[in-house]
Amino acid sequence: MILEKVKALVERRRLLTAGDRVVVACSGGPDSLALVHLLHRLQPAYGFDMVVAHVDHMLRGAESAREAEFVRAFCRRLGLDCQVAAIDVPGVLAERGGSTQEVARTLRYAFLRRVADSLGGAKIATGHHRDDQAETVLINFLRGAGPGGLRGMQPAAGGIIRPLLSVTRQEIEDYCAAEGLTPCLDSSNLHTDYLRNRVRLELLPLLAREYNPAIGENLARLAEIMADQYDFLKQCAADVYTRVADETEGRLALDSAALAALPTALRREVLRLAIEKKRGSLTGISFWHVEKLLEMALDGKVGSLFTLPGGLSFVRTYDGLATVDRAGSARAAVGIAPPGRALVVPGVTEVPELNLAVAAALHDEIPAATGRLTAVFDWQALSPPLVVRTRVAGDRFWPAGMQGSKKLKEFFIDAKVPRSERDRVPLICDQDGILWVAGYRQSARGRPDSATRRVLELTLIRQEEITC
Ligand SMILES: Nc1ncnc2c1ncn2[C@@H]1O[C@H](COP(=O)(O)OP(=O)(O)OP(=O)(O)O)[C@@H](O)[C@H]1O
Repeated sequence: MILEKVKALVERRRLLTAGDRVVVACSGGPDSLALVHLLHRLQPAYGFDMVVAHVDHMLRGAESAREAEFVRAFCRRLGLDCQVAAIDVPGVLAERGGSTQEVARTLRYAFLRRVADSLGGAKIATGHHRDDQAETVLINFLRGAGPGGLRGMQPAAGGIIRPLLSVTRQEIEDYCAAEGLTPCLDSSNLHTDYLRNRVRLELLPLLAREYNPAIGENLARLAEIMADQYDFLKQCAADVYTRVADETEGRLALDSAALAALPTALRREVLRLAIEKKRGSLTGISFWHVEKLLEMALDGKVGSLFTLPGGLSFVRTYDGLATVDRAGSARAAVGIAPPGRALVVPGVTEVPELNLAVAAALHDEIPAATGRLTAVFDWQALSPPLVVRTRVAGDRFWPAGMQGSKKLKEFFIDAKVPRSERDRVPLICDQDGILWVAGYRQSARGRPDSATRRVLELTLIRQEEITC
């Protein structure tokens, strides 16, 4: 029965195929003894190679050394290779501190990965079972996990396979008894932390006794359902990602309108994906961080800034969000980040960051054209205050004379503005966006026409002209 269950999971999740190499992690407890024994039985049918690996954490003196010897002898009887490492966990703890379980666990997995690597990228098999899964889901739930945490452990993830994940602790114990396997019982409890112990010994029995005897099964099923839904959502997020996000020159821009068009679950996942791509991982990113960014993308004030743990910052642009990474802030230091410097109208605003000044004058009629450094606007069609700033990722505008809006980056490319200059081009904006890429092109928006009664004339004055 247990063998059938293991086979079913192996096949359903394609855990093992012919030619695979597997490092079976064996503590000497019932779960891992059953795992070694069962995989050994499956080996001929599936055609994989297996090696057993055991870690003596040196935490219980002679007893743990005996355990290592026990695992060796067990493997010898089955004709299996066994690699044992004695790892000085107490020594590492004395030197670096930390929790015993965490340190033991990190060193244990490091050893298992070394063995797997030495076999040319073998899979690591562990003896996690259905009751471990139920505990994990419940613990994650208590800690406030979202769909990712409610998936519990995966049958196959990160180079680790868990062939016993659909088998209960009781079934494993029955199997050990039936096959005459005599586990070292201590080892199985060695790593159990305080919370897990309480969930195992108090909470789950209470829930089973007083609420639902099928709680373990239900939690394990929830994990499977959540895992499938999570995968689906991730796939959807990856599919729509390029509709929302645009990364160029190391800066990531997210488009608010495209984000708003998605269902909420997908908005969150797209944001998580963007953060993961930019930061390399989601460690330390909570539900709250994602919500905060989402709120900023949908309703935030232009120029507002939010920094995630680890230092990645997002600024609210006119169209959405843009990252301000280290390179970006270096650039912003030579330019002017949103919200920008307010223009005095009428009057002269000095802009020392760009070595220039902007002169603003109001007229009753359109003055004669005076060249590239001057632009005129219908003052009553604008949304003051006007500001001057430099570009951020995601900037768009509608160049006068063209059919529609365009990414500023593309405009710069088409207008052959050298890359080194782009962060120093003054952008004159009102609260609805860019009005003038000063010195290059005015926006189609805000231009005066025959109905205009008040005309704003802006003139760029280069620093040399101010000083001489
Ligand atoms: N000393 C050990 N040597 C080799 N493998 C081990 C050892 N201890 C545990 N394992 C492997 O890890 C599996 C899980 O063990 P356990 O539940 O005790 O670990 P844990 O500390 O909870 O950490 P995790 O569950 O993340 O592995 C076991 O079934 C076994 O495959």
